[in-house]
Amino acid sequence: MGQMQKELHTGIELAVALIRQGDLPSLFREATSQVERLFAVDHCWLLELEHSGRALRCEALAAVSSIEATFDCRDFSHPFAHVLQQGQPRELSRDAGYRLDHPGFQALLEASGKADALWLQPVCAESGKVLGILVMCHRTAVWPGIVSQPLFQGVLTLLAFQWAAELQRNDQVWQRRLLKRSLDQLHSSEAIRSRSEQLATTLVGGSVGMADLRAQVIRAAGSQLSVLIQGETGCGKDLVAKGLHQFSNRADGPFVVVNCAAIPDSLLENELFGHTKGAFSGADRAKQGLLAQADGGTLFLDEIGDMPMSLQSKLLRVLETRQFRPLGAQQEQHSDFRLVAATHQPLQACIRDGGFRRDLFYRLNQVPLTVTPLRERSDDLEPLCRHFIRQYQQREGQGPMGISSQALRVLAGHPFPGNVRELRNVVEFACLQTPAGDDIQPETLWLDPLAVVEPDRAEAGQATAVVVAPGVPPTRDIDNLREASQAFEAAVITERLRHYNGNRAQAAESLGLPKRTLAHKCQKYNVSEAG
Ligand SMILES: Nc1ncnc2c1ncn2[C@@H]1O[C@H](COP(=O)(O)OP(=O)(O)OP(=O)(O)O)[C@@H](O)[C@H]1O
Repeated sequence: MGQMQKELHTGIELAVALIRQGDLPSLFREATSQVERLFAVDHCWLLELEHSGRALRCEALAAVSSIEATFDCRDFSHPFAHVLQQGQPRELSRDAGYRLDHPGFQALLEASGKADALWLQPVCAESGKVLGILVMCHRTAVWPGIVSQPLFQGVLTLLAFQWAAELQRNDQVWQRRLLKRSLDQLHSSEAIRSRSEQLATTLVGGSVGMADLRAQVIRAAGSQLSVLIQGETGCGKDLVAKGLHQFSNRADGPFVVVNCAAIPDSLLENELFGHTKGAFSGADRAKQGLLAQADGGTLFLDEIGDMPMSLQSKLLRVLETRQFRPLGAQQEQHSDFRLVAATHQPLQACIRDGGFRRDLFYRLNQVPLTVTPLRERSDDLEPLCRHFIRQYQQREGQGPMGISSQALRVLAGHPFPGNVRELRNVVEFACLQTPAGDDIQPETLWLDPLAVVEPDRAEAGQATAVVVAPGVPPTRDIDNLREASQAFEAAVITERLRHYNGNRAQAAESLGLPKRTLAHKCQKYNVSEAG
């Protein structure tokens, strides 16, 4: 066999041997023994960068030494931290006085037969991600003759390729296990029921839809999957996100909220990723980003639909690896957070318009949760009103006792475009106007008259909800004409008194009523001068 043929044969043999290995430990064993044999090196080690990115670990060293063979990447008393930081190979020799005081490094030298010369070679995946370090030890410095050989470069490339593929396989297995664990947890229905009851004290509502949503929140909280909450503004998405955190096994960890719409695009990246000291002019201190702050807890990205495209791709990468690099940093950091995102925007439409990444949507939407608008769950109105009245009483020390059925009817006729937030404001304003111990009455309900007719429905040909005055149930919902007429009268009188600044004489005249009749009606409907 000629020399070239021999080399080719060796290369192929080597490649086949590396490809055959079915897991990382055997791949490392095969690669290090091949390097020792092919390049006549005394000893070769592989140090693996842990998933967290915080430490390098050498299993082969741990097996032959009593020492914990882990090297902290931030500890610069061993040379591996420098290699990781610079991303370049490094040569060391005993003469050049390499540091001997790190116990793990000492153990490695000891186990290498007190080598005089070392070559530290970072091993990187195709993506540039550092996987670990190949360490070659020898009596003398023979490195230029080795590392310049195409065969050495070939071994490195193949090793990195197999290594990265194995990590990816492990990640997929891990994801499948995670999914299975999450699904197993779904089955403990009793636990779900009692937790749902607890959640009902904050996520209030008596409708079937709300009970169903609470159960979904509890189930989702038991998994590590990403959750996307969709729903109109003010309908309770924030409360759902808090529930997901509170009932998860991360409840003791941080709950970090980022409102993507409230932070200018130019600052959002810095807020999320943080920066090192001196990363840009004016960065006189390092700043920890919100991704890092969420480590061990939940990251809630509110209004995710407003995130700029450039940041969406960076976020996608973080979600895939849980690794990120603060601005100006040499090394990636790891953060173990659970992601919850929310939006009031129809993301599917944003994807069609090119404003939102489809791949990110699928990453976020592992568990989709939808909060329906308040107008579609009228059974929630009464419990919500009583909840807000209770909150008012607790805060102010006094307040109304409850809410009359007439007032509830009035509320049922309002479409609440601002959803529960609008209802809370209406009830709180009514509390202020109602004497302590009384029930809230219709005339204290300050509803937005612009929202009275439901234009969307009207345009869609479903105009069954005609509301004749603020505070009066829509015609569709009237089942007691006398009560509806009284509510109408009360609404007209309230409005007219407001118009004449509480002057009953003028109001009565404008309505063609004797003053005494108006006074009587005001008393009957509990309408005050203030209107
Ligand atoms: N089911 C509910 N029970 C009790 N309070 C609720 C409920 N839903 C909403 N609220 C209250 O209504 C207000 C608005 O809710 P929240 O902030 O969760 O809505 P949102 O959907 O996140 O709004 P936005 O889209 O504006 O971010 C808050 O005061 C919240 O406490």
